Amino acid sequence: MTFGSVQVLHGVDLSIAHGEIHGLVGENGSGKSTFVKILGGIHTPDSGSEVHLHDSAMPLPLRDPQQHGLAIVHQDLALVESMSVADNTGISTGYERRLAAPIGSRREAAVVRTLAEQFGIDLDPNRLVGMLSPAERTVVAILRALRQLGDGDQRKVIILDEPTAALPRGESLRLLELLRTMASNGTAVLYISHHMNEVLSVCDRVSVLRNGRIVATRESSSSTESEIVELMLGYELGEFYPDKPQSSNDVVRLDVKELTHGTVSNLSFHARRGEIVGVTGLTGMGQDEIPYLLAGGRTRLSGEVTVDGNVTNGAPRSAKVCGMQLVPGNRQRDALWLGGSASENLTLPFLKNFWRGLRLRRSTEHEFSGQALRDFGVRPLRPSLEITKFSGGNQQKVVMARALRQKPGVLLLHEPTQGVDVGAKKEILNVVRQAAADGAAIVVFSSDAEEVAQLCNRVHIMRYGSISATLSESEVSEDRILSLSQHSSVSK
Ligand SMILES: Nc1ncnc2c1ncn2[C@@H]1O[C@H](COP(=O)(O)OP(=O)(O)OP(=O)(O)O)[C@@H](O)[C@H]1O
Repeated sequence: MTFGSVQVLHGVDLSIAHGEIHGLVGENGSGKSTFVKILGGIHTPDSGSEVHLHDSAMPLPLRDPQQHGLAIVHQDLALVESMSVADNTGISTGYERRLAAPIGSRREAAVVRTLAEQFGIDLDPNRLVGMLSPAERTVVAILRALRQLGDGDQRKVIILDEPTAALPRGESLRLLELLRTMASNGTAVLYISHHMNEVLSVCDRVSVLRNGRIVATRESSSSTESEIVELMLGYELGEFYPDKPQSSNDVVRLDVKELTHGTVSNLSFHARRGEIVGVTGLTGMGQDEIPYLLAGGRTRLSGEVTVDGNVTNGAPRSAKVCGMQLVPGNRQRDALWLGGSASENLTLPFLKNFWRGLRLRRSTEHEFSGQALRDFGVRPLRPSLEITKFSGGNQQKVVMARALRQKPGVLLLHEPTQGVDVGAKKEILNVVRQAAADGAAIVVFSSDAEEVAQLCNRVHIMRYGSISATLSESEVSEDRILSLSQHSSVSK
């Protein structure tokens, strides 16, 4: 597969048997999504390429893959924000047509509710997708794919491109179980993820992509995480989480008092200079709303938020004036200008530095962004390339680079490493630690219990909109976070 003069996939050969779960792993930008988009008919591969579905050669580009029993959950989910959950699944299946009610919204809602229950999640089919948390949105995309496959006897293939990037552990495990059930019924599954433990636990075989080439296909049962990571990166990663910095400073930089809105109720917490505070919990417990009530312009009903003693009203401008930066969980919707280049996305907050008289000095702007892309390991190192042409993980690095280059006093990170490969995740976590060491107060809102445990000095666990438990530095561990998320009561 070639874009312009750049060849992205080189003779990729991959086969998945019926009833097999096949993992596909690789660094950010190695070509995983491009491969999936060929199977979804979005890209036309170079001439000479062949795709066989259920033993039949398919004409390329592939048209209407779902007609051939192939459903895909793409990395960007491709949901319609302004429509309800049920309408999102309904439009992809053409609704269940009945003479009296050609658009069966009510019936669709009932089907979705049943599917969501099977998935173990309480999801209102009538809610607008735009109002859902990242985890809930992922579930909608998965439900839509399941709807597309239907329950007939047709042989099926399902492809999931990083479906668990925004899912908390509980939901991830349920999804993995669902995949196992589907495979045991004969469905072929292609599973893409940066979570090596999941890949090795659920997949029968794993193929590793490096720079657009399959470098190995291994049986999961006889492979280890570090072997797969080394094949992926081409080098040994070493110790993944470096030592946690100690937070000893008493100066409170972020102070949140009695914040109330939506699910969040009377919430108070603070973050000190040099401290990394984690806020986590099961889906829908309120932690996904907090960063937007603090800095994303979502109106609050009551409560006071101060940054270094200055009151902020939650509007992005007010937050910025106080030195508070938000890295949102939904990068494409909330953080990127999709019509612009990587450079334009990076330099928006710094533009005044690049003007000389009435002229914007593009060369200085590109020099600045080139350096930032280099520092954050963004690939390809092409500041002028449209942001949509960067892989998901590399887009995330651009968003992080822009926030950190502004040297925030308070940094709010919502699912900061979703979709980022293991090597890049290590780099990002190091940069976050460095920002804390330089004096920022950092709050990480994340569903990744391991990341929260390894990164944060103090962790709050949310339940029904309030903090139900707090773990101090000596108490923080992944197991405690997971068990408190499941079982903690509302009293501290
Ligand atoms: N439309 C496009 N035009 C030019 N280059 C593109 C386009 N789409 C993708 N690329 C490039 O193709 C390469 C592979 O991207 P792809 O999205 O397939 O990576 P990936 O393995 O899925 O990464 P990630 O794990 O970050 O999602 C990247 O270098 C990307 O910049």
